Amino acid sequence: MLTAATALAVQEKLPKADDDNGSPIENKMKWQYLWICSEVASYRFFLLNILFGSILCFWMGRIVVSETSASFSIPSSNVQSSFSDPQQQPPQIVVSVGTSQAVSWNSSPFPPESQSNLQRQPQAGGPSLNRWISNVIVVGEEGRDQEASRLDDESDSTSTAATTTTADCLRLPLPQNLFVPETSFQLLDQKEQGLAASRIQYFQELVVHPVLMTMKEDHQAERIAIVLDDGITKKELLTGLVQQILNYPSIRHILVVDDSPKDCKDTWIDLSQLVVSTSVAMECVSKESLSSSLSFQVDVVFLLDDCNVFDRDDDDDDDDDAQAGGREDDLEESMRLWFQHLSPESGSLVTCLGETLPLHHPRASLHHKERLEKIDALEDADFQRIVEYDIRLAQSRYAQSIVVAWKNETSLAQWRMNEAHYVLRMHSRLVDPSSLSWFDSATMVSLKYPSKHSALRFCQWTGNLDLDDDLSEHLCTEEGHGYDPYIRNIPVDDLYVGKSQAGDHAGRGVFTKVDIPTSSYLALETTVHSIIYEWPTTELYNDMQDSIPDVANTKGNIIFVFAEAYGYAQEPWNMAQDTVMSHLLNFVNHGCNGTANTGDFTNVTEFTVDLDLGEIPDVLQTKVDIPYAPHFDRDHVKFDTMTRTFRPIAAGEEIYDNYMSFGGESHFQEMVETLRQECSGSFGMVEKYQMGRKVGSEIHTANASLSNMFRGGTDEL
Ligand SMILES: C[S@@+](CC[C@H](N)C(=O)[O-])C[C@H]1O[C@@H](n2cnc3c(N)ncnc32)[C@H](O)[C@@H]1O
Repeated sequence: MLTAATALAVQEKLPKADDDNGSPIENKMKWQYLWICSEVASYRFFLLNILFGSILCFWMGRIVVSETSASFSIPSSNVQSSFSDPQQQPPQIVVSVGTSQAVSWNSSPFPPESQSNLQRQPQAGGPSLNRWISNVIVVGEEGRDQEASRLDDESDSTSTAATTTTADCLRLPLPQNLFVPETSFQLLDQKEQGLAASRIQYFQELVVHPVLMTMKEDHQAERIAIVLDDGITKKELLTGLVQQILNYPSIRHILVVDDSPKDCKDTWIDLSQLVVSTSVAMECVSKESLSSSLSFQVDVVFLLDDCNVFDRDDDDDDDDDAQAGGREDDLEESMRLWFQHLSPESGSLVTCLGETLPLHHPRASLHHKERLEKIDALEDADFQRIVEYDIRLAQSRYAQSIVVAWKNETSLAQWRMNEAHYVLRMHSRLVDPSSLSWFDSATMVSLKYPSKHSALRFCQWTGNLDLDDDLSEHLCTEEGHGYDPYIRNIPVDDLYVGKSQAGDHAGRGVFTKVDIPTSSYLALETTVHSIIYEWPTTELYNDMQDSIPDVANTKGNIIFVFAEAYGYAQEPWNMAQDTVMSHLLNFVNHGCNGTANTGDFTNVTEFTVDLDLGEIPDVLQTKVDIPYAPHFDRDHVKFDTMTRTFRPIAAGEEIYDNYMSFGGESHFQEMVETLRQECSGSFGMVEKYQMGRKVGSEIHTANASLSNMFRGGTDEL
């Protein structure tokens, strides 16, 4: 089109065709001249376009990079950085590193928290999704070549495309498939190469995404550290890890930790082949230059120097076992070091635990001991929550265990959401979720709880130790293995609802038609259908009650009232969630003055418990406050939905529960104060609600002035 337009312009300057009055040869030459001119002109125009486009792109790129990197500190020596000249960070360059001077590292590769751009909110002028796509590109040579020809094609068809935006100039697709640099893989035949690449990609996806996708909403990962050992697959691993990590637009810094400055240089050259252009600071430091005195902070460290992605012979493991003793101190030191360099709110460490050997494997117990040593090291380093999951690499005999450890105790709740949450997270957080070949929300569901194998292994190990009662009783005794088939269940048909004998204002209560022995389950067949308001739902409605003044007058409020009046709070992952029974056990009242016969047995009552202590007694605690508790993690739903008697109950007697723990840890005091009132004869929440509805607005209003008994504000009941 452009050529035709230029030809027309030139044509206007030439004598018109009907002016042709020369010989046919002269006329033919005239037309040839015209087309040559037009070609030259269009070519010039085209070149000008390219020149103009390049200049514009260059300067726009400068702006983007200078905006996003304004707060980066200058990486110094011993650091291979993606910015070869730290003062001036040129945009859109093919990174060429490996030439930095060998001066000791005396400045932080990451800015201190205060001056960084790490508020984790998109900044004004910070990289947007489009800018991200345009500025963060990780492709291999193949990808680059393909892209170059695609760009060539585009510039042929639309000459102005290059001058519009940086995105247009530089948009490259995120890699759909793993690009494996030509290294050791060259030695493999084509089929093996394919298998190996796919296996590494599986590993990368299953290591990177679970932790990054479950970072807290307001603390998404910006700074990542990767530590690898010098195995044959290092380059492939690193390449793919970086690719997976760059799928998150929140990422600003990637720090690669290599064995030595020399390795760093080599690694960097490999990485630089892949990075065409980036607004992400990438740096490489040697292991030896890392120390706790350095002031840098990362959100996630992938400590993968102990991973065996390629199955080696068992013999190798025997060597490992022999060295196990010496490893302990190193392990602890390494965990402590990283703990210090992790950000307090979101900091997490991902590492490998080794193979998951069958429980009765000849080397199992030594192996388990080693694994638990690593977990102990994490606990000793003060990590608050630890989970473990197995990944199955094709052709490996056994699964590999991956461990995630969080600095903050509330982080685990993010790991335990429902599938819809995971899907949403993937779509809102990843630049291109479709680029993942293995990992998706359903995969995450399968990783949500630790494997039964890990719980059994843990108990097998702790069973041999002289542990305090809490651990062995709550985690590893028979109780912790699901509903016990040898415990009698009293079916719901043997129970009925009648007028409660707890007091004049206690409303309905539940009675038994039959004698019930101690330690029986009550109506298990109905309690398994409990309605669980998971923590995000509980958080949402608490927020609504805080932020919407009139929420109590909305119809939807009944959902909250239902949870508050009939539910009980649990905090298994340090976040409150409510459970409501879905059958007549809903109507079980509180046993005042220690008259409860089901639920939690306590020596203290609502009147004798010491509220000045300011904390919930251990026996009423609904969370297990130890960092690594695979057994409890697997069984919490059972604890949440089970009702058991702790006294014999005769036919015709009322069943009473112990409500003292129903407010959870956060509302323990409020709950006890409410019980004191109800056990002293005041109207309970349900009674007040019903009276309000029956007798009209006067009483409704009068009751509304009574104290707010439950959390979240239900004064109007
Ligand atoms: C889970 S419901 C129990 C069923 C309720 N009594 C009914 O009629 O629907 C909890 C409510 O029952 C009342 N309640 C429970 N135990 C009580 C007691 N010992 N004394 C007075 N009211 C009680 C309170 O109103 C409380 O909010």
